[in-house]
Amino acid sequence: EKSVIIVGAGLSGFSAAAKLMEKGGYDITILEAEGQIGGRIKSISYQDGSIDMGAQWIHGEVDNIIYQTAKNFGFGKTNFDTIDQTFVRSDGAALDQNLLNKLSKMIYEIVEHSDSEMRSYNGPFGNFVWEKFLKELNEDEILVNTDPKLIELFKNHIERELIGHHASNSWNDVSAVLNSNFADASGFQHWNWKKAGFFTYFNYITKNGGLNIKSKTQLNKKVTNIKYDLSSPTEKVIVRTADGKNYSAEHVIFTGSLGVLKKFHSILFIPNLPQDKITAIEKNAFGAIAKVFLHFEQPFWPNEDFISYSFLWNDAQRDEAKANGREWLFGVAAFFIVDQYPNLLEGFIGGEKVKDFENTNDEKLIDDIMWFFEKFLGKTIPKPTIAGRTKWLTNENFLGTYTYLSMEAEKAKVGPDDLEKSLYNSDDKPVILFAGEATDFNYPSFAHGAITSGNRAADVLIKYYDSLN
Ligand SMILES: Cc1cc2nc3c(=O)[nH]c(=O)nc-3n(C[C@H](O)[C@H](O)[C@H](O)COP(=O)(O)OP(=O)(O)OC[C@H]3O[C@@H](n4cnc5c(N)ncnc54)[C@H](O)[C@@H]3O)c2cc1C
Repeated sequence: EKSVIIVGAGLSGFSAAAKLMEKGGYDITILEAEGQIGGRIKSISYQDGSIDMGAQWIHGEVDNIIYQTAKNFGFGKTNFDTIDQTFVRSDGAALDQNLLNKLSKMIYEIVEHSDSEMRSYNGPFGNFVWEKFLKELNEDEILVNTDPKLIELFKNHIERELIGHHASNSWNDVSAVLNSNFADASGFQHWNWKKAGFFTYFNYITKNGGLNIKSKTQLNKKVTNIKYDLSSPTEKVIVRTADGKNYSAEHVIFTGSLGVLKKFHSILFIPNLPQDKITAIEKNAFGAIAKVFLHFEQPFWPNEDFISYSFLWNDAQRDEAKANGREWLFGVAAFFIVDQYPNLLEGFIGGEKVKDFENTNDEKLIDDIMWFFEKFLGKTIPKPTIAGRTKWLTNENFLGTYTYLSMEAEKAKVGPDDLEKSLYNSDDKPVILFAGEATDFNYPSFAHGAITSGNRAADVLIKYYDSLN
């Protein structure tokens, strides 16, 4: 049997393991730093089901491996909608909802249908979107008269929202050109697993446990270094874990996040990785978003048609929040309802404020949230309990949430393919392989990208051994 160590028990690691186990002839060991499998798929229990701390939606249908293969595993459409929102302002002032929803619609039309224009745009995504938006606004006989102050507040909101989608710190960190090259899988963008949670997909990968990948997995095994020798055709790779144990194998598939690679590559790999790989690690971008799920005994939001609150900040409340150490609230993109749970609101936080959010303790978090809603709604809301909150950025096994297509990567001419490249020994044998969402050629950042990256790493090994026969 050919020995393979897979570092990481997330979607990519499990997908690679499944493919190799189905092929047969591989001795697989999965080493996982956390105390559970799943990685950035983390469905925690809530009421009679679960909520997702990591991936939540299946984005797209055509060419989405999850949509295409796991239809029988019970996912369905959600009402999630980024356009039909309820806008509120920090001084509680009334807003023209129709107007603001029109502006949102214009922005999303631009974001979703400008690939060919973006491809030839020289500059960042944010500038592209805003320039095109202003041009369209000025060409519209009615919208051109919109109060410029409102446009300014709307700009701040929409940037926060798009930062949340990309997990960047600014919409101008994102490359327009790269963004247009990596299209979303087409079709409906917000399928989810309802109460079962995204973890359901692990049942699909393991064929409902029939493929016993769990038995190959060792938890709480943080890999501290990976020693390899590409000059030798026979030398095995030695993988050391934090508890001082050594494991050896002919091949290692590394699936830790790009955040982990950025911080630890120079300690993890002995010898250091080749310079082109290091450049790809440094120049490709990895960002963070955060979520908080709030349970309310009584919903306080308006009615059945309500989908989300979006927030326009005035200077006075901004200053007040600053003075009271509530700056993380500036990162709140929106609070959404969760279809299947009538008492739940889900908040999304993006950009630089994610770190402050993660470092705020539960008690203060609730206090800040109540202040926030009181300002924006002009009334006191009932005290919520926290049903779940994320800390992906400060967790050393992730150090963020997902990749984005950055200006830095555009300038350095690097992409997921540079992260993916395997290291071969003198006999052309793939020794160190890389998988994980950031390495996927077509759908970096997405759960379906993570899966296809794991499959691809397994294919590299399968093809190599096929070629020997
Ligand atoms: C908040 C959030 C929301 C998201 N929303 C969506 C969504 O709605 N739809 C979507 O398609 N995608 C979404 N994603 C992205 C999706 O979750 C990821 O693309 C996917 O889960 C990544 O899988 P992976 O196998 O590449 O990495 P991971 O899941 O990170 O797996 C890697 C594993 O390696 C382990 N590891 C790291 N370092 C070491 C080490 N030194 N030793 C041993 N083990 C180590 C980690 O603990 C982890 O378990 C979201 C992600 C987050 C965090």
